[in-house]
This record gives sequence, structure tokens and C-alpha cells, in this order.
Amino acid sequence: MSELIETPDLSPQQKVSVLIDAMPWIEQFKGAIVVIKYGGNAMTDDVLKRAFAQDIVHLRLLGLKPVVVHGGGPQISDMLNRLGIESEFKGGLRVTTPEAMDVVRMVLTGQVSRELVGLINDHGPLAVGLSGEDAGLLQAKRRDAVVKGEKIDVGLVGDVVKVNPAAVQDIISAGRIPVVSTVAPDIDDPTTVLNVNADTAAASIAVALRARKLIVLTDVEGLYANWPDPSSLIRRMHATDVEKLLPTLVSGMVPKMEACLRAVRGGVGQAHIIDGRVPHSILTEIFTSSGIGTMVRPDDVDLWG
Ligand SMILES: Nc1ncnc2c1ncn2[C@@H]1O[C@H](COP(=O)(O)OP(=O)(O)O)[C@@H](O)[C@H]1O
Ligand SMILES: CC(=O)N[C@@H](CCC(=O)OP(=O)(O)O)C(=O)O
Repeated sequence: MSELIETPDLSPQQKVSVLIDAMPWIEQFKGAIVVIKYGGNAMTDDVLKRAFAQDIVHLRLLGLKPVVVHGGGPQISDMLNRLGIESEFKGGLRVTTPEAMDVVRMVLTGQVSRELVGLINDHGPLAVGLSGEDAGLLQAKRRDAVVKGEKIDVGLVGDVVKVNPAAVQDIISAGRIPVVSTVAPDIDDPTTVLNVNADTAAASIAVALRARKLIVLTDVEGLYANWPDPSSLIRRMHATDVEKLLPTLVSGMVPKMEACLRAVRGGVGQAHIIDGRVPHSILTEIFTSSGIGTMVRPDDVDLWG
């Protein structure tokens, strides 16, 4: 068992009241599949990574069914730099040559996934890593980037068009925690592997698993209407509000809000963007009533209900 992250001293009564307060949320989410997308920008600090792993194990111990889908953009960029391979983003997508694709696959499945699986398994033999290539989990179709309305070829980049969640369901049924790396075979040429954005892939997986929630951890508090004005944080919004705002968004927030929209339009009850730099933000989001970050809900659901 790994060393636990320190928590502030609480009296026994305070500790019990924390548990009692969490009870309605535990009852509500017991047995629910929750897809958690862990972004590369929220993975920089070892303490935070250990707190993340603790939260995931906590969810499992409380009877939820967590599924981790990870990114690793900054880690891929580091490795490409070290290898002297040039890399740039267009319209939020990495221009991916065959040479860069080898590095994307190696970093996501051989480095980031291994590290997260290891951190979770410090608490017991729970996590199983798999990629979109395993057991036909993901199939993607090549896509262009769109910059100022113009389509740009970004190479071996795809968007998930098909999910076969059977392998993930098998792992969940065995009581374990799937950790998914989002590289995916090309549906038109299965010998080619495509680089897919991890946010939108996480949304497709959440829809296929009929998840109750999608939680996207990143390195900002949530979605700002007037980025970077900190007073413009949006706390709650309907899917239609996201749709209207999307054309005005830039960089990393575009795929995140597309993911939230894809998830709730596909039947996921709630999608959240939360701050992965805050230790235990996942537990705060699920088990307390002090809503954090930005929550997206279907149009026909009361935002305050
Ligand atoms: N409207 C916005 N609200 C919040 N963040 C924004 C907004 N527009 C752009 N961003 C940027 O998006 C980044 C998050 O996306 P990204 O870097 O892709 O993160 P991750 O690695 O977690 O997927 C933030 O750090 C911020 O710089
Ligand atoms: C096509 C594309 O851009 N793919 C991303 C995949 C990793 C990812 O999405 O990582 P984050 O969640 O940390 O941003 C990339 O190559 O960086």
C-alpha cells in the first residue's frame, strides 16, 4: 500500500460528518460507470498524480465503476523534442507524421498508461491498461483540422467513429479499473494507427458505456466565457449553450467542450470540466454539493435540479 497523502487534522466527529454528508451521493452513484479523462497538463506533479490514483481507487471502493481515459500531449511533445522530431498543432490537433505517430503510440501506451496503472496498482491489483487497438475497442476515421473555416491536412489524425466497449466492460465486470490510451486503428485501413484527441475519444467511450458522468480533468478551473478573465467562469450550462459558444472557443477548450457536448447529446447525464491541479478534485465533484468547475447537462434537465 502506498503512503497516503496527508489530510488536515479533523476531530473524530468531523471525520464522521464528512462520511455522513457523502452518503446521499454514494447512494446515487453506487454501481454507476464514471469516465474520467485525465489530461496531460494535469499530470505534471507527482503528488497530484498520487492523489488522482487515490481518488480513482476510492471511487471503486465506494461501489462506483471508474474508467480512466488519459491524454499525454505535453509528454508526447517532450519526447518528440528529445528525439529532435518537429511537431506543431493546427486547430488544436497535432500534425502527425508516420514518424511522430510511432512516438505518440509509444508515449501513450508505453509511458503514460504504465505510470497511471502503476500508481493505481500501488493500492491493490486493480488497474488494467489497454489501448484503442486492443480487442477492437476504438476505430477512427481520418480527419482534417479546421482553421478559420479552412480545412488543413494534419496527417495521421483521426476522430473516433466506432467503439466496441466489450473489453472495457469485461474489465469492469471483473471488478477492475480500465485505463485507456486513445490511439485507434483507421477504419479505412486497419494496418494504420491514428492519433486521436483524448477528450473527444473519452466522450465516445462514455457514450458507448452509457456512463452516468464524464469528468474531464485539466489545468484550469473550468470553462471561462471570456478567457482568460477569471470572473467569467461558467458553472453550469445546457448542451445548447455549449453549441452556441463552440465557434468562439480556442485551443484546448475546443475538444473539451466538443467532448462534453458529444457526451450529453449521447445520453451521458452530466459532463464536467474540473481543475486537475486541485488535489482530490474528483472526490469533491462527485461526493459534495459544492459544485466545482463547469457542468454541462442535457437541455431538458434543470441545471439546478
Ligand atoms: N475559454 C477557455 N476557458 C478555459 N481555458 C481555456 C479557454 N480557452 C483556452 N483555454 C486553454 O485550454 C487549456 C486546457 O486545454 P489543454 O491544454 O488541451 O489541456 P489538457 O492537457 O488537460 O487536455 C487551458 O490551460 C487554457 O490555457
Ligand atoms: C490529435 C492530437 O492532437 N492528439 C493528442 C493526443 C494526446 C492528448 O489528447 O493529450 P491531452 O489530453 O493531454 O491534450 C496529441 O498528440 O497531443
